[in-house]
Amino acid sequence: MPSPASPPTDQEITATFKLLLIGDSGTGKSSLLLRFTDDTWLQPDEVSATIGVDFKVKIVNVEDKRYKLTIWDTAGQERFRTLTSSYYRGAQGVILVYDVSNRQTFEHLQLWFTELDTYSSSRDVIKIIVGNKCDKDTSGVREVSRKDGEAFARRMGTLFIETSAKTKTGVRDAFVEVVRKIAETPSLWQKQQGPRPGAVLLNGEEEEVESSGVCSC
Ligand SMILES: Nc1nc2c(ncn2[C@@H]2O[C@H](COP(=O)(O)OP(=O)(O)OP(=O)(O)O)[C@@H](O)[C@H]2O)c(=O)[nH]1
Repeated sequence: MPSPASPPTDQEITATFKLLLIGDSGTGKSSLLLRFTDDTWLQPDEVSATIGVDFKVKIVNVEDKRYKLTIWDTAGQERFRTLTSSYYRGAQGVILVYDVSNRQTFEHLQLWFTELDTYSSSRDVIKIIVGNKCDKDTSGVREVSRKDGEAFARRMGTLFIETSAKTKTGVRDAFVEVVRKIAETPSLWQKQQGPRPGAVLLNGEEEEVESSGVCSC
């Protein structure tokens, strides 16, 4: 009888990347994170605003390499945002989220870029602009066209994608594109890698949520 495959260990992980989700309250940051890590969608009445900072860990395979992602989700509401600089420290990728059915959240992206420039430890941090809730197209409530989103992203020199946490459209692609781009930019991460004390063994799933937590300190 063949012996069971031994579980992959942390050594097989090419790198660990820190990703952040930022954007106005209600744009769907937590919903995107939950969809990506747990393939789960909560009904609107089950969702509550993020207080402080939440994070999840996920292992993802991109182009035959295995990456560990710690994905941080902050509160979009100003009154819960007390941790700003520590939140940005050491991040290699940032996902800036707006809601395609709310023009103001798109216009506020400029402010989120300013905050990012102020607190980010690297100019080279990989950014993607995500127009979420594109499923609302069918209900005719879109306020930001894909063309406007793309044009803004081009101007800011970032990646761009439209997503729906509700229908899954584009969600995995949004995260994978950022990982791919970070992986192509070794100066962003190679110095920071190395074994961490107390690293946890992973089990054999190709992609698995390893842990999560909430930090409101
Ligand atoms: N139709 C639709 N609704 C969405 C989508 N993503 C999120 N929502 C809804 O938008 C609302 C806000 O979602 P959240 O994920 O809590 O938004 P957030 O950006 O994390 O909000 P804060 O924690 O306050 O910063 C909830 O009612 C979600 O159900 C989507 O892709 N499509």
